[in-house]
Amino acid sequence: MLDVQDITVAYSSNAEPTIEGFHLEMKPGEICSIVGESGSGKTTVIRSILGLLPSGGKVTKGDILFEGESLLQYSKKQWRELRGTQISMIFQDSGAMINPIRKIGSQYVEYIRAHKNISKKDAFDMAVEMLEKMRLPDGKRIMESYPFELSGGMCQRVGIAMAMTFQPKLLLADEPTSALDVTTQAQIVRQMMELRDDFGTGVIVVTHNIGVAAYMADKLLVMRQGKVVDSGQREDILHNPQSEYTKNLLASVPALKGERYV
Ligand SMILES: Nc1ncnc2c1ncn2[C@@H]1O[C@H](COP(=O)(O)OP(=O)(O)OP(=O)(O)O)[C@@H](O)[C@H]1O
Repeated sequence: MLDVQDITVAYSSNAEPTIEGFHLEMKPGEICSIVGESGSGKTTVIRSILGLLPSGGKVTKGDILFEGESLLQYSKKQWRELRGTQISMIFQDSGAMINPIRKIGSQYVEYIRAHKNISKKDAFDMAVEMLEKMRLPDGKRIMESYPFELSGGMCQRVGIAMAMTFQPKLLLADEPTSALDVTTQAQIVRQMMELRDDFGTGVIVVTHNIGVAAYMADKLLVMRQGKVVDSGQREDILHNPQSEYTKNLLASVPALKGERYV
């Protein structure tokens, strides 16, 4: 489904490339976590996949294939058609997607109609159906709510529902749980894991929390200073990390119930 082939990414304002030789292959429905400290380049990787690098940022080497096609050759129009339908993104807090002073319903309807030519009524029904598919109770009431009437966790779940509306093949999640308390984090993590079972969606989760990363992932990539220092199947990385950096990260995870939580 996704094949990121040894990309180098540079920002024109920096002398050195920000990412070098990043490689990732994902099959449909796979969950991949990218973990690393602040500034290691995690966000730059997922912005590259979505064609949303800030100005001055560019993939200078390698290629990104999605369903066999090079995304780097895509026109702006093709990117627009792809985003939200084939590849979606959710953010640290849904604030980036949801306007705090408009009802959820009008925003959700507008989002759907930006991608699909249907009436407001049909879009409303589609949104309610999606919220309920995502196991959010009382979709109609959520549609009638302002974001400030919902908890942070609920807003994030609505953000995930919106991103999943068109059942994308790939969901990119940038620190999706770090703005939430621990109990709500667990709910969001479970919800993202269910996407694979419910929709066959592949997920890339970017996080600085190796516990969350390892819990969710089939595949784990550890980044440091723009380079991948460990990558592979979760079990291999947990039991046989190659880099000192990953070994230290794993050693810092507290043991829970006699087992390592990760
Ligand atoms: N718009 C930009 N212009 C120039 N350099 C940038 C820009 N955005 C990011 N960078 C550089 O890329 C490096 C990696 O940033 P990035 O946001 O990808 O890291 P990250 O691992 O996601 O960090 P965080 O966890 O803090 O979000 C930064 O140290 C910064 O130097």
